[in-house]
Amino acid sequence: MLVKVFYTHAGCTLVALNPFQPIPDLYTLDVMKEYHGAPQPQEFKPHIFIVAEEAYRNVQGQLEPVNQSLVVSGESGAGKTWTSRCLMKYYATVAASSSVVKSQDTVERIERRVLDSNPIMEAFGNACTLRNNNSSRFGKYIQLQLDRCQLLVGASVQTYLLEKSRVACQLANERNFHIFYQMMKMATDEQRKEWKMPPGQCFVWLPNSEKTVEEDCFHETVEAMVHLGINTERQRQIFRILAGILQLGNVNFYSSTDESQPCNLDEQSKGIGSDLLLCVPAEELQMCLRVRMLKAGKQSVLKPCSQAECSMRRDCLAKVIYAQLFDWLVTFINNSICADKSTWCNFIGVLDVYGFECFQINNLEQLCINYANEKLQQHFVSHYLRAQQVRRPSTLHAEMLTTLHLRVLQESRLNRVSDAKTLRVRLEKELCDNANISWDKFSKEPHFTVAHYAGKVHYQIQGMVEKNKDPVPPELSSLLQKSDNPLLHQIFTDKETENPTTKGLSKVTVVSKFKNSLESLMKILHTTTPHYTRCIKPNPDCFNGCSLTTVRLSCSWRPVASWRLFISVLLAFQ
Ligand SMILES: Nc1ncnc2c1ncn2[C@@H]1O[C@H](COP(=O)(O)OP(=O)(O)OP(=O)(O)O)[C@@H](O)[C@H]1O
Repeated sequence: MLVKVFYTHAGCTLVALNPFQPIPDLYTLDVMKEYHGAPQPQEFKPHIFIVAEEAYRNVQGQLEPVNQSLVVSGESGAGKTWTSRCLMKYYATVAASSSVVKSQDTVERIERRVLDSNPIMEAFGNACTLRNNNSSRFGKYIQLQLDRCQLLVGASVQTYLLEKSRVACQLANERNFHIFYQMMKMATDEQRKEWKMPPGQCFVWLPNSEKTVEEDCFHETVEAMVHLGINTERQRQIFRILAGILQLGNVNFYSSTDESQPCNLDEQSKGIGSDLLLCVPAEELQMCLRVRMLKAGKQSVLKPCSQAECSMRRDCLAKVIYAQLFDWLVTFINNSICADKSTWCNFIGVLDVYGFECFQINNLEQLCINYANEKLQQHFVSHYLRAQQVRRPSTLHAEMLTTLHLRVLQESRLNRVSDAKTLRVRLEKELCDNANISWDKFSKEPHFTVAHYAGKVHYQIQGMVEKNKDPVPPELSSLLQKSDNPLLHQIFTDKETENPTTKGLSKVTVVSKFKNSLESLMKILHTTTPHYTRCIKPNPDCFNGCSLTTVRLSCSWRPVASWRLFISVLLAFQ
C-alpha cells in the first residue's frame, strides 16, 4: 500500500505539501489530542501539529523569548491559509480547557470568535485567481493571546496591503472578492430588491460569476458576522455599500461633443441606484465623477474630466470605499476578539503573507510584496545560521549607509513631477553600482529587473509613482462624508480626523505605510522564537495525486543578495 506523506522536516523548517484534497483523519480532534498529549511529539510523524505544540510548550516553559511566531510561507496556492487555519484550530482546541474556573461559555465564545474572524476576512479579502480559487489578497499576522495558564483569551489581527485594485479590475479568468459573488448568488428576494440586484442582472465588475467555488457561502459569512457582534442593521449597511460599489461598475461615460461640458451618462447609468445605495445625493455623485475641482490659491475652478478620467474617478471611488470598509471590519474584529492587556501575558503569532510574486507585468504591489518576502527570507537565513552556530556576515553598516544615503537624496525628490523614462534614468544613476538590479536601456517600456533570492523579476516603472501616491480626489471624500449610510459616514469622517492634511507632516503613501507596518512586524518577529513552515504546491494545476514520497524537493535556500537594494528602490517612491 502506498503511504502518502504530506509533511517532512528540512533543518529547522517543516515542509508541508499541499495534497489538494481533504485527507481523512489528518487533522481530527483525536490527532490534535495525540500530539498535544505526547511526552515527545517530535518523535511522532512530521505534522503541522508538532510545530504548533512545540511553540505552545515553549510558552509553557517560559524560556526567553517566550512569545512565539509561526511563519508560514510558500507561493500562491501552496496552502498557507489552510495551514494558518489549522494552527488556529489547534490552539482553539488545546488552549481551551473545560477545567478552567471561568465560565465555559466565555471560553467557548472567544475561541469561536477567533475562528469566526477567518470566514469574514476571507470573504472580503480573498478571491479566485488563476493560481488559487481562494487566494488571500492581503497579508495577515494574527497574535493569539494566552493568559498565565496558557489559555487562549483573545487575539488580534494585523493586515497588510489589501489588493484593492481588484474591486474595479480583474485579470481575465480571475474574479472579484468572494463577498460580491456570495451576495449575488445567495440573496433572498427581499435582499435583491433592497440591493437593486434583480435576478440575472450582469455586473461588469463580477466576471466569471458562473464559476462555482467552495467559498461562495454567504450564510457562513453572515453567521460569523453575527458571532462577532455585527448586528443586523450594521450588516444591512455593509451590504448596501457593497451593492452600491457593484452598481458603480456599470456606470458608463460618453465624451460630450462640447469639450467644455462634462461627459454624458447614458440613461441606464443614471438610474442605476448607486446614489441610493451609497446614500449620497445623485446629482453630487454624478458631478464628482465627471468634474474635478482645481484649487488656484483661494479660488477653486471646476474642470470637466475626460472620459478616461471619469472612469478613473469611478474606480477610485469604489476602491477607496472597499479598502476603508475592509479596514473598518478588521478594526471591528479586533475590538471583538482582542483581550484586555491585563488578562494576557504571552502570545503565539501566525504569519500568513503573500508569497513571492512574478507576473508578466509587475508594479509597485509586487515590489512591496517581494520586498517583504526578501525581509522574511533574510530573517529565516539569519535564524538558520544562528541555529547552525554559524557567524552571520555583518551587513548592517553598509545597509545603514545605503539607506541613509538614499533617503537624503530622496528628500529632495518629494513632489517632483517625472515621467517613467526620467525616473528610470534617475534610479539607474543612483543604483548603478548595485549588482542585483539591471536596466534595459533600449526597452520601449521603462523597467528595471531585480535578481531576487527566488528569481528575476521585471518591474514596470510606468504608473509606480502614481500608485504610490494613491490620490483620492477630495471631492470624493467629502461626498462620502455626507452619506446618510451611518457606516459610510462614520468611516470617512473618522478617516478625515485620523489623517489631517496638515501641511509639513510627511505624507502617507502606499510604500511608507507598508514599510512602517513591515518594520513593526519585523521588530515583533525579532523578539519572538520563530518556527518556519514552508508550504509547497506540487504542481501548478492543483492536481491532487502527489505526496512527499513522489515529489523531489529542492531545499536549497539561496541567500538573500538583493534585499538592501529594495530599500533603495522603495525609498525612491516614498
Ligand atoms: N493540508 C491541506 N489539506 C487539504 N487541502 C489543502 C491543504 N492545504 C491546502 N489545501 C487546498 O489548497 C487550496 C489552496 O490553499 P491556500 O488557500 O491555503 O493557499 P495559499 O498559500 O494561502 O495561497 P494564496 O497565497 O493564494 O492565498 C485550499 O483552498 C485547499 O483546497
